[in-house]
Amino acid sequence: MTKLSVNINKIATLRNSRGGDVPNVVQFAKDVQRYGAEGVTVHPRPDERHIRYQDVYDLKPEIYTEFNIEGNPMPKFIDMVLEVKPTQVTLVPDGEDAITSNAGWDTVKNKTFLTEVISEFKSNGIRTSIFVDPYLNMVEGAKATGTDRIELYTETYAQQYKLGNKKAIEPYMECAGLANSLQLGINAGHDLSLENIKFFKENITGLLEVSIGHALITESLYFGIENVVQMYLHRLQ
Ligand SMILES: CC(=O)[C@@H](O)[C@H](O)COP(=O)(O)O
Ligand SMILES: NCC(=O)COP(=O)(O)O
Repeated sequence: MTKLSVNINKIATLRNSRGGDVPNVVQFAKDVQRYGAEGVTVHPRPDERHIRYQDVYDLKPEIYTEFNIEGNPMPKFIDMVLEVKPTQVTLVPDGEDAITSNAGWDTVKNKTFLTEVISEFKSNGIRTSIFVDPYLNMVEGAKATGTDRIELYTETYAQQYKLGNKKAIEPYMECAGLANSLQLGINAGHDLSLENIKFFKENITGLLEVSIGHALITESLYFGIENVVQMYLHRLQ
């Protein structure tokens, strides 16, 4: 079964644009869970351009599905995650000025650092995931860090799918096969959408979770959030 985790960064973007508390991030998280989402994802960035650290604390008591916090494991981020203790932490190597996530970890070069960080989160009962490009050596490197899961970075798949190139799924299939053989859990995310999610799900064996935000929120402007959550759940069956 593949769980749908709704990334609510964009709700915070909309809220911050007017300086008030509308839309309310916590209420939105409660609503998407009620509509059937099996998790809520947030990515508090160092500049707090959308999700703020306070949002993470406010959300924690209201999330009864799975709470996934994504981010670059800088000291402030690590301290917050250890305090909040979400279901899962997803380590993403974003630069502070990145407009969005744009690369996975070099799990080989960063093995020592990632191993230490993974160990600290796991010893605090937090499931760990590492954001990786669909490269076999990066999956192998992730396994060596002791992480529970990887998150396959799906931007390239999404871009190529839009161009009609379905062969773009192949590296992801190969990485999934390797991850399954290594007993490494498989998550996926970035630019997944109603258009491309079904083909991805059908071809990735052992896909445990997809975290989707930008497209899902955009699609909800046209179809409504409750309908869109249900549309994703149907495609993920
Ligand atoms: C890691 C990833 O691909 C996304 O979860 C990322 O959180 C999107 O960040 P923005 O919402 O800031 O674009
Ligand atoms: N980890 C991916 C995520 O949480 C959402 O990415 P996107 O759907 O906003 O591109």
